[in-house]
Amino acid sequence: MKIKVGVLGATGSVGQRFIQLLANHPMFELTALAASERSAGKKYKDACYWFQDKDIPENIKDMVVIPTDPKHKEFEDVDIVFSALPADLAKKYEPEFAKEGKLVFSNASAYRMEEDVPLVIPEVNGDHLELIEIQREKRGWDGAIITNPNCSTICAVITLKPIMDKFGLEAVFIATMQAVSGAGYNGVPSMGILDNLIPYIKNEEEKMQTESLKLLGTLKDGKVELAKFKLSASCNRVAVIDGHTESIFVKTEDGAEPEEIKEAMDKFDPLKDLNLPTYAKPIVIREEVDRPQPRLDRNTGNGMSIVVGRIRKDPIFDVKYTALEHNTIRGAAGASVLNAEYFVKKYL
Ligand SMILES: NC(=O)C1=CN([C@@H]2O[C@H](COP(=O)(O)OP(=O)(O)OC[C@H]3O[C@@H](n4cnc5c(N)ncnc54)[C@H](OP(=O)(O)O)[C@@H]3O)[C@@H](O)[C@H]2O)C=CC1
Ligand SMILES: N[C@@H](CC(=O)OP(=O)(O)O)C(=O)O
Repeated sequence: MKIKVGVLGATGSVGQRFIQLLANHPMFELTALAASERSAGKKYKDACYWFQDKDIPENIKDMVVIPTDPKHKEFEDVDIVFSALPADLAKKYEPEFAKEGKLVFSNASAYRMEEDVPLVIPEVNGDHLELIEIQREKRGWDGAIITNPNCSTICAVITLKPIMDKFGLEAVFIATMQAVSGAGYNGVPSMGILDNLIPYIKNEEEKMQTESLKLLGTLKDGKVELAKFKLSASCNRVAVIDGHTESIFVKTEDGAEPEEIKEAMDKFDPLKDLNLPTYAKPIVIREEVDRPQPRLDRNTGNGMSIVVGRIRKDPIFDVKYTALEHNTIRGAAGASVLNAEYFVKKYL
């Protein structure tokens, strides 16, 4: 039998990606779509300005949007909610759902860095899900909040994990070129971004610099010991619709060569035997001199693979490369859905 699930913030940029991933999911049945009071009571197709290149799934378009209220009758038999709420609203609503016994798989940044909240990429630190028990005990909840990282952080950390495991990490520098969909539909005005680049994304560098160390840290005695390498990020918004690109510079403890790093990344496929529906090979390597590119490569692995190219020697660090991620799939909704699939397979 499928597990009943709901989406909070179902009409937004990330909410629409959740709809696409969950409408016909083999493990989950999408039965509750919640948004603001402005949308509640309307059919999804009327409440939502749908801007994906495939139409709203047939089985979803006439569903009626409900308010974001964990006591609403449509949430009664829902076990998992996926949250695509803006962070300030996530701060208020996610605990209310956890208190009602729901497992909240959240995209929002509100709780990511709290000590008892798992911040998870299943291929990197699935074991951190064990924090759920500590969270429930501490907060007295029957449910729990499980978060996935910031989109730019996910892209970098997936590529850093196989390097860290094999060669150790000493220092990392990342320059991002982030798509406009990362800021939501109304996020960046077209007059601001066309023919332009904006060298600032509020709080993004701080999130990359803190979340990465938690993700690559070690769970010991119920606490995450942060990873110890140095990381610096510089974040930019570019005129691309979907697909964050990152230039990543890495100094390893062992002085690894580009060919060794390429081999470690290519072999990295830790969950392939779990048969998770949303899983794809985490890193796909392109050999062409001018790849990855957002328009050509963002849908690799149904938007779930990080595409890496231009792995080469660096005169200051050891190695540098370019990585690309579909920011609203692997970097957002797909990350939450994969977390939930992994949790169900490993723990339920
Ligand atoms: N876009 C991205 O690439 C990424 C986004 N995220 C995070 O995901 C979250 C969602 O982002 P995004 O989809 O871009 O945001 P959007 O602005 O596109 O969507 C916001 C959603 O929240 C709902 N909402 C707004 N106000 C309320 C309210 N008062 N009560 C209940 N629901 C409300 C909206 O419903 P309504 O239509 O009714 O107003 C809408 O469904 C954010 O926390 C963001 O930081 C994370 C990673 C990447
Ligand atoms: N800040 C990211 C998207 C985002 O919303 O990130 P976070 O989930 O950390 O708030 C971007 O603009 O591309």
